[in-house]
Amino acid sequence: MAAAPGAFSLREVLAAFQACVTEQREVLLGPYLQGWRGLVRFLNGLGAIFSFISKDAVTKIQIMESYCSGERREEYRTLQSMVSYELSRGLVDLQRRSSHPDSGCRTILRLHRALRWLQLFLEGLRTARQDASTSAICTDSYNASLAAYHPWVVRKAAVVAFCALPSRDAFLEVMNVGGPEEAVEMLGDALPHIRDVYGITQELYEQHCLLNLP
Ligand SMILES: CCCCCCCC/C=C\CCCCCCCC(=O)N[C@@H](COP(=O)(O)O)[C@H](O)/C=C/CCCCCCCCCCCCC
Repeated sequence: MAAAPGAFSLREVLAAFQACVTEQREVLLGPYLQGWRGLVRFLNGLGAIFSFISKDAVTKIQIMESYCSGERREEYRTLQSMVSYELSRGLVDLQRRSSHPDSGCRTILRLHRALRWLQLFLEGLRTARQDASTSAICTDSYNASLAAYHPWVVRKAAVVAFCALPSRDAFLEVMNVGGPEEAVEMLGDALPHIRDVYGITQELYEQHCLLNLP
């Protein structure tokens, strides 16, 4: 059954990430950003304490959406075409943020790092015991991924916000795919697609030495 308009649906997020990878193993930016939009909708439903996180995610999604709908939208159809276009035109700040502070390459890198957090978090959620603490799963996933790129103040604010997360079952319930068992099953279906998108991006960025963009 389709979710109510505006409501989060894991199914839709899954469909977006599933639609990202083409037969040629390219990553389509349209569905990628659509997946992130869906996740932000979910985050907004968790309360105002998460708004500093969703604002940052929205800023990055909007930067990318403006490229994807702008004059050079053909160059921003896939991650691969974006990387090759921006690098060949010198549109990426490689050493420090200066003339191209919001390149597509650096903006996607921030979302890409967050996708690793999401992968770890969903894996944790799927395999944890019923009475496990969502906040602990989220903190562990964050510490093993994004935290390394954030200053102290952001790390502290993030960990405080995680304490407001609902229990695992309540969390699975708001995914809007039925009961906790169905949500767990759907997470099992979703994860390979998220892993795939992450893996392709990681490899592309490694090849072009883009993993540490300022
Ligand atoms: C299937 C449903 C269950 C999972 C639903 C999860 C929903 C998560 C939605 C969005 C995730 C937020 C993505 C945040 C992107 C952060 C990008 C970033 O690292 N930005 C920092 C660096 O940017 P620049 O300064 O270099 O431009 C920026 O400093 C960050 C600021 C905000 C704090 C980011 C904390 C990230 C915590 C991620 C965990 C989200 C917790 C959600 C709890 C379910």
